[in-house]
Amino acid sequence: MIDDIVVVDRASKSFGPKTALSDISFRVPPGQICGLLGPNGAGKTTLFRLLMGILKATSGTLQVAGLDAFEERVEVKRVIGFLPDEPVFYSYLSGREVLALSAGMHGLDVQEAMARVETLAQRMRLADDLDKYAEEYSRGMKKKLGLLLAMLHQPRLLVLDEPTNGLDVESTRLFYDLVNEEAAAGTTVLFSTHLMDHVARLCSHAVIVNSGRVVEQGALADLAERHGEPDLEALFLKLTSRPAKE
Ligand SMILES: Nc1ncnc2c1ncn2[C@@H]1O[C@H](COP(=O)(O)OP(=O)(O)OP(=O)(O)O)[C@@H](O)[C@H]1O
Repeated sequence: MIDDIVVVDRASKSFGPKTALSDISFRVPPGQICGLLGPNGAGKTTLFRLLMGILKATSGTLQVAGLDAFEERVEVKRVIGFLPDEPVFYSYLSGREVLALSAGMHGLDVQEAMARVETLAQRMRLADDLDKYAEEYSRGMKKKLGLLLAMLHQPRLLVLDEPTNGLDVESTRLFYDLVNEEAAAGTTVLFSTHLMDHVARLCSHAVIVNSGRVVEQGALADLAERHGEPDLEALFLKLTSRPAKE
């Protein structure tokens, strides 16, 4: 359908002789929380970088809100809020300055955006640290700042690469509350994780990738059952396990 927020159609990406993604297709409709699952090296980060227009597909197409992810990458960045797996910040800026700079770059009313983000920072227990240099943040604090940056311009699509990696138990809970609220308000969420129980808790749909290919996708409610497996973890292991090399 034309109004799906994410439309990936037969996309492949190679780095020299290495094929990272091979002929993958899937769609994410508006308001859906979709989990992208796959073992290490499956191609999840590569897919996110293609969606952000950081990389160009070797073949096939990726569209975000009807825009070509690579050709229209400037416009695409207005639609997507992206949280990388390892967010990196300017060493000489505080968390607050990082956010204000980004608000300016997005052409937002900086005061208004900062007031909105302050509320989010308080919820994520980062407000007291916003005046410290972002480079001195712990891994979890960097992830929280990255999340605030991703949400700053109120994007239609949140693309989150292992968002709870490094978050403590309380922050993880707060993060999921936030994502649920965003989705209820119409934001589409595509996120990768290795935590099957989190997928089961948060997502309605999942796409499973293995060795650069989509091996299964669909509504969580019937994915495992379709394969005669008791739960998502059992299905994931069945679809992605590789025999150990001698
Ligand atoms: N710039 C690059 N040059 C060469 N190979 C790359 C490059 N980026 C990724 N790859 C390869 O592409 C494959 C997919 O990597 P990718 O980072 O997308 O996996 P991932 O699913 O995000 O893994 P993880 O769960 O470990 O983060 C891997 O084999 C990786 O080595």
